[in-house]
Amino acid sequence: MGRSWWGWGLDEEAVQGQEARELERAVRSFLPEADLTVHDAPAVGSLGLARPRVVVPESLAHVCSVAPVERVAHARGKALRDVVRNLEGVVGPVPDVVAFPEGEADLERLLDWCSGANLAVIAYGGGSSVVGGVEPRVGEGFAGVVTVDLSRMRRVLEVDAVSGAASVQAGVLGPDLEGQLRPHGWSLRHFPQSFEFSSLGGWLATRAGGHFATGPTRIDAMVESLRVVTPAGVAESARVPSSGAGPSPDGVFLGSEGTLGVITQAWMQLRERPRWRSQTSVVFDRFFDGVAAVRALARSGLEPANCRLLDAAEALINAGTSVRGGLLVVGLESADHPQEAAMERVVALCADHGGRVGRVRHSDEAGGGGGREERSARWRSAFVRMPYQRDALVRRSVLVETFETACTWGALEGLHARVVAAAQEAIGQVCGGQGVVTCRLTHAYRDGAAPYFGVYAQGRWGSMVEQWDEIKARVSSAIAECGGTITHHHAVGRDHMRWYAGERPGVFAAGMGALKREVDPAGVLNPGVLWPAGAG
Ligand SMILES: Cc1cc2nc3c(=O)[nH]c(=O)nc-3n(C[C@H](O)[C@H](O)[C@H](O)COP(=O)(O)OP(=O)(O)OC[C@H]3O[C@@H](n4cnc5c(N)ncnc54)[C@H](O)[C@@H]3O)c2cc1C
Repeated sequence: MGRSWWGWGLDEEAVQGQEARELERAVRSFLPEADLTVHDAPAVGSLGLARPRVVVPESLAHVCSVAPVERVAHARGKALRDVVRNLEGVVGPVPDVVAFPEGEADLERLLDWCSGANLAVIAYGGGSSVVGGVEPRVGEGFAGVVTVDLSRMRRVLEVDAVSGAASVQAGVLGPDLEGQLRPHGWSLRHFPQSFEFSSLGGWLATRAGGHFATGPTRIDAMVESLRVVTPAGVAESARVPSSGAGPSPDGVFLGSEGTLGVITQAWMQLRERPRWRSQTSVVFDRFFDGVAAVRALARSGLEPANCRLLDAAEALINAGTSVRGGLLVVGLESADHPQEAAMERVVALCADHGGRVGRVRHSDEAGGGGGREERSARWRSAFVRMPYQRDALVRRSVLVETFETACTWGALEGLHARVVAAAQEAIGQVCGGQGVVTCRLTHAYRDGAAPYFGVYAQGRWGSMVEQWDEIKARVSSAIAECGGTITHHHAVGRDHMRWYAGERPGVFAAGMGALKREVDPAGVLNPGVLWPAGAG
């Protein structure tokens, strides 16, 4: 038992028993003819892995593994197409070596070895990439691939309680980080859905979006300074709360997805644990009335921590609630003051847009320890179970996957209509029409929002990757044509390269390419991500 090599999380947390039966019942309600035969993951020993193509130097042997289970477990991320290929026993590119550096000295030696021996290097945090970011599809030109797993670099090194910041090693996973900060009375309060099995370094390298639906939610907003080991040397930015000194060095490395260096440490701004919370839900007869209410909330200055608008299908599937247009879940939190007055304002704004507000709940966690409510709510919540349930559905040949974007408020209605139509048309063609497309707004800004779409469709075991790739290609093109970004928070990786290349300005791409050649002269860092494999 332990981490699943083929899917999300821990083997012992996999969906079974009553939860599995309920899931199957739910699927039958919208895919009545689905064949829900359960497919088991093959044993690693039966996969027939090729032998590693490289020999690890003796000086690095103590931090390197060539064990088959490590190599396959690090070969893919956690998207639908990763899980399906693992379950089918389809072996693709696999790292030759998985390295676990204990510190920067090991890392520097690893980068020297790989640069000198023409080995591609893939930085690996929690491996929760959903865009092929950790998959060694690096092209033909390399003698091998070394995946560098940062999990042994996982300590909070220093807490500056006066400034409210901490220096943290990049390999720490979410729960471990919060556990180390708790005795100091602080929290990073960055909770992506992948929180349990994703790392600080991964969040920084992909510019992850956290759970705050409004206000500063992207990890970028919480960074004071970064320390990055590159093949050309170490880059460490000045630790200041804000600076106007030229372009930001952190801006270059944030979102660099392992292509410019390995992020080893960061000074991160911390937050007090919230003490006062208020929450409610609001029902709308029309989805776009809910959209208008979210827009008003995003501009109100109230900065609700939670402000998720689910369309009717999403509300039914993921919240078990039947509504005509939309269900808005709103939550306010503060470490500083009660939220009753702010919630009254939320209620008024929602009512202005035709929302029917449900029961309002206020809570006061005296002492501000953040323990009770977080402990009870977080781990067993539907939000956290969702990836396990996704895997359970995939094992039963259900195509379950999400995609997301962000666009201006002005573009939202047109984009929504076009993307949903593109998804439904694709489902019609590749899944025989058996499927549902859902939408929720996950993040809202003064000028726009991040719509997050879900697809639940009838898959065909053996063809599910091709089915999904066809749907994904069509919706990605529709997003690009309607003024959306190819990703709001799932990163570029290898799978979004085609659309990312069209989105970034050519002059910017050329300038970044020059920087890449400077910091990674051998071109070994995550080839195929942000730049096509082989671009030098
Ligand atoms: C179920 C599920 C839910 C998700 N929910 C969210 C969400 O709410 N918000 C969100 O933003 N994303 C989400 N994601 C996507 C994913 O979790 C994020 O991209 C996350 O930031 C990746 O972190 P990681 O540590 O797992 O990185 P990995 O998957 O290990 O790596 C991702 C990329 O970052 C690079 N990288 C990793 N560590 C470093 C480092 N130290 N230095 C340099 N490069 C590095 C890798 O080479 C790779 O290109 C979700 C994914 C899943 C499967």
